[in-house]
Amino acid sequence: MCGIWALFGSDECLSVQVTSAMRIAHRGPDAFRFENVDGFTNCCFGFHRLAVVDQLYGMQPLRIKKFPFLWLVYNGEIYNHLTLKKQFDFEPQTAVDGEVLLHLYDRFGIRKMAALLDGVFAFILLDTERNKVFVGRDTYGEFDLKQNGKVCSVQMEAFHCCTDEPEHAVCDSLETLPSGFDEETVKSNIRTLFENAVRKRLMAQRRIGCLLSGGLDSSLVAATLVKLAKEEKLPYKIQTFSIGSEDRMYLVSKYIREKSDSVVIFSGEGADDSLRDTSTSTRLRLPERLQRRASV
Ligand SMILES: NC(=O)C[C@H](N)C(=O)O
Repeated sequence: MCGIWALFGSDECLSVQVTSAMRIAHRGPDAFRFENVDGFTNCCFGFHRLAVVDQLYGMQPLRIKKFPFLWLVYNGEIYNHLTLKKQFDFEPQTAVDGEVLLHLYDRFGIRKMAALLDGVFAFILLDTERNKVFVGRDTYGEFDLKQNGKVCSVQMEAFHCCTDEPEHAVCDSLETLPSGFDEETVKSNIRTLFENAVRKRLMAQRRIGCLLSGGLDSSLVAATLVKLAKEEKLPYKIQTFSIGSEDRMYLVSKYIREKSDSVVIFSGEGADDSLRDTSTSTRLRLPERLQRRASV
């Protein structure tokens, strides 16, 4: 989780505006930066970082030599960044996951860029060559963006909606269902999607832990996580966290922050909603939704 903030063309003094960016400081404990966009009046980015990938060179606004006209702030993880870099032969200048957005945008434009991303994310991308600002988020809006009409004049685009299959979905190869209901194929497809959903989240370079309520969702996530962590030879044991009390999430996150070194926390949160929402999802689409909801 990071805090991202941007200001485009406000008349209010920058030092006043920047104080509003400090309200999201809790989202990024590792570092923060404010940067003016040179040559543009009152155009500024603010960023609070929780470093998950490439701690050294992943600071934002992300800018690279090859595209000096692009400025990017984003929150989240792009699970398929390595696959995309390889697939399109990009030459990355950092190891941070979000750099792939800059290469994809330059090569394919904003719509295809967004459609190719597999992850949970929200981003603000400024193109000073074309004088354009793009604000976007992942298909399911895992990481939302808020706009304050006073300071932000850009429109948020829905790049693709839940009923469109994003282009990266082809990466998970599943058995096709024969006509009629084949329970074994359905079960094995769910297992594949579920395991892949957990596996791709292991890209975090910080210590991973897991919330464990003892219910079905979090137990499944924890069991799969422990199994895959062994397979991937993560150099530490997975810590799990449970608590019974009111306002549970707050207490758990405070405890984790103060008493443990786990930084990236898995949970089964959202699985119920995904499974119950059968009105908008077909039976085949369900595992894919479940997959995304096994969230970091
Ligand atoms: N943490 C984030 O939201 C951004 C990026 N994935 C990083 O590791 O810095």
